[in-house]
Amino acid sequence: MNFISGKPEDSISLPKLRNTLIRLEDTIIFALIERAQFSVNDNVYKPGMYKYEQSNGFDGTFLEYFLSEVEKVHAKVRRYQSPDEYPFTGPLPEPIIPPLNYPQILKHNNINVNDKIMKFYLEDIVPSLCMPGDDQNYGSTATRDVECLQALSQRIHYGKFVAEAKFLDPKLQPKYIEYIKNRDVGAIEELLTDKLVEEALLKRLRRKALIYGQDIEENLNNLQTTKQLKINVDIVVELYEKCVIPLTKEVEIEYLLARLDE
Ligand SMILES: C=C(O[C@@H]1C=C(C(=O)O)C=C[C@H]1O)C(=O)O
Repeated sequence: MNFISGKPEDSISLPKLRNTLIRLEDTIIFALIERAQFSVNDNVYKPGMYKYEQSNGFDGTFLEYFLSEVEKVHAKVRRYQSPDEYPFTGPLPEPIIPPLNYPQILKHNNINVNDKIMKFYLEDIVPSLCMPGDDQNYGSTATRDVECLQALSQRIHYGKFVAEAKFLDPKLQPKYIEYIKNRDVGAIEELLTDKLVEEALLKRLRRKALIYGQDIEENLNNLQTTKQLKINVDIVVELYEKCVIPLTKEVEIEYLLARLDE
């Protein structure tokens, strides 16, 4: 979302935020399709596999190495000053361009669930999304991984804005304040959950994955599409059911629990 050009009060409307989440579905599906063309490539995820890293005293995995290098350069162009961008690695260098003046929409917080996103991505997504084995495309694999992880992270941390918008609803605010003061996580979760929005999302996601995963015939008279999909549709839906929606809600709850702090 462009936080700078709009008025601050516009940036926090729930319909507008939901549109951003819908747009990010496309980003996530296309990133997964890109990753799915390569094998699992376990070597990318094994610590200490690479001479270059070892000679620099780095004993993490190839993905960790690549991600930390990418995040360093992105930090320099002030990516992580944007209120919807959260890094996986650190410490990171200061930006080399002056800071932007972002409107202060969110209450100050240090919520970052990227460790959980990484764990789910490596343990559940990659093994089910990609063909088993090793095709040696380690650079391409890590590049695609970083794109998937960044898109997921942005989507999930949008929960902060969604929570703020929900909290600002004058009809609901007294209830939120009561539940926050009582530290009643269950009641907060119930109040912020919108089952209809979640159901509509999962249906839309299935259709999108089905359509985006097809090759479209060039011949305009032949509207037939290929049967062989580039991505397993069930995996995309499961990713949202088991990871994206629950973690977004976790971010929302964490944010609200700290909403009344000084
Ligand atoms: C993000 C929202 O909050 C909750 C989480 C949702 C999600 O992660 O997609 C959907 C509906 C809500 O239960 C929302 O209301 O849009």
